[in-house]
Amino acid sequence: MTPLTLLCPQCGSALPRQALWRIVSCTYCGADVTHSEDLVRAADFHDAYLRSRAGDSEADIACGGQRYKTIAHLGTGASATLALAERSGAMPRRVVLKIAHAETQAGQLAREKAILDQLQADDLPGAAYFTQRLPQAVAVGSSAGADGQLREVLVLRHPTGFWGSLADVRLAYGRAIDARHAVWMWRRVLEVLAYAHSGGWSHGRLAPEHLLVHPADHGVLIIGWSGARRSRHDGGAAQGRDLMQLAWAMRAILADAPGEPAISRATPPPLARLLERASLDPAWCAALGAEGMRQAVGGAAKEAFGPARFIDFSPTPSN
Ligand SMILES: Nc1ncnc2c1ncn2[C@@H]1O[C@H](COP(=O)(O)OP(=O)(O)OP(=O)(O)O)[C@@H](O)[C@H]1O
Repeated sequence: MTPLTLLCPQCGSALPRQALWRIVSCTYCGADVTHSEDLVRAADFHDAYLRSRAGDSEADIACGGQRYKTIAHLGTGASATLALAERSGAMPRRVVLKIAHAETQAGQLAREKAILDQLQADDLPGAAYFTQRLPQAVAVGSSAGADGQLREVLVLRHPTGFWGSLADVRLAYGRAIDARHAVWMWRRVLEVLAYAHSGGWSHGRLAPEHLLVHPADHGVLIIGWSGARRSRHDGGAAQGRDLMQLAWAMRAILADAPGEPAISRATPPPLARLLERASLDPAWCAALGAEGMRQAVGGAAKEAFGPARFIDFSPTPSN
């Protein structure tokens, strides 16, 4: 063993051996010294901890051992209210809080988290890419609402850049959206669906309310997975129904009047024919599959508009 003498870096006098693992005061110059790089004074640690928790008093929701301050209302659905929130503490982080309505069945959000966790854990081809394009749950728990009543809360990672749902887009437009935009929206959803379907999943509720749009990236995020099922033995019927529901969602944003998904005359015939068949023939949808449908949409779009090109999309058109 090599003998080791610890010297005070300030005055050069010998230090006790304990300086290897704790803070000692040099008996000659009074400096506080330690050899360890991990040690923090208890008082400094305590002060830093208090600083990191300074935002807790403003936080209104507690879940999974963390506290969150709601920042903005994002939307209201059949079973919950959605809010943008920030985690309080030393490392703030934007999240989406899904807060169950009082009458929502207990455990619904816990089920949604379990499904999202399974989707994230699936190790299918393309998982590294597609798991980033599916909602990610952080925690589930319950927290007292403004009325003092306990509500189930699901914390989700905040997917940046998403403007709102396709239902919100249709409302903001006040008329049918340009079919060229419907094409990329339809194809984006089909890409993610092809991945989820390959794992045996079906979403079951592909309404415009469950499709969030990212205008800048031409992206679409599928939300509302609480009704999703994994079935491998029904010959793809559930997946075919997903494709049919999606076609109706596209009809809704291409309809001239809200709530009446009659295909607008402005929709080019190749797309209108595809929409018609996809929304009425579940067996054909199941046989084609999401990838086959994606190619069919691409083919119809090429016939209608020529080669694909990027066109800026604004969810709130000025005219
Ligand atoms: N990350 C988000 N960013 C912006 N808006 C969102 C986000 N998540 C949800 N919303 C809005 O909130 C609405 C309701 O969300 P969601 O469909 O998850 O709730 P729900 O219908 O109560 O739940 P579920 O579909 O599980 O029954 C959506 O239609 C959308 O307008």
